[in-house]
Amino acid sequence: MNLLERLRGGLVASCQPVDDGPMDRPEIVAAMAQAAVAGGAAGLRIEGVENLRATRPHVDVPIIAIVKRDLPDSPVRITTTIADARALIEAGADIVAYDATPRPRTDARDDILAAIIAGGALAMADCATRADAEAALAGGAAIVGTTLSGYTAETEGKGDGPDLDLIRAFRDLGGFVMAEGRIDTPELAAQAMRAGADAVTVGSALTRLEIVTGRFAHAVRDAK
Ligand SMILES: CC(=O)N[C@H](C=O)[C@@H](O)[C@H](O)[C@H](O)COP(=O)(O)O
Repeated sequence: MNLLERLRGGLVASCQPVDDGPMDRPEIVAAMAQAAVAGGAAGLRIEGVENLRATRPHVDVPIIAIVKRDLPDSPVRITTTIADARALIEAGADIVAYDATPRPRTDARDDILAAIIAGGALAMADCATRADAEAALAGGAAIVGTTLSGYTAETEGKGDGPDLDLIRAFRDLGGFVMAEGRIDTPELAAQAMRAGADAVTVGSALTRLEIVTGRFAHAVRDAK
């Protein structure tokens, strides 16, 4: 079965610990990934070459990989260079995701997309708008994700939950639709599927223990 068919109808667990927190270590990321697969994840999203190298030998589900970098003069963070895309493919990424918004970053968006495809991986476009997805699909991206909706100047203030309208807008474009971003409960994941997603990626609600704990801690504190 090809990679997209393996992901279709499934959950992707994004194993990205809180930056510089106690769980931000390759062996812990690899353990989270194996636990997620044991729980039924059809795929994984992994950040960083070291974390990918630590995880790849232990799982055989498709891995969507990214490198995040803080740039001095751009808010774009996700796979901002051709070199990062190539390093991820070399470390075993099946799919490389990149920031598909038109915002400037180190290397041009379309050159990063072309490098992913030339390297033999599938490309996942992390989009904020329908226009981002259209441009990505025209350039050969296999997957369009709603990942960046709510995280750009144009889309900020999108609310708490997932961008179901953007999922619906992607449905007719012809690519594989990944719902991603602020999907914090199984019910929201189901809603994203019903809105037309081919698969759903969940991160913080599964693998950022500080965030999940904080939600419970607040609820308990404010209960009475
Ligand atoms: C906007 C951005 O940088 N998103 C990142 C992309 O990799 C991650 O920080 C998110 O955790 C991931 O997209 C999953 O989303 P959520 O954690 O909401 O389930």
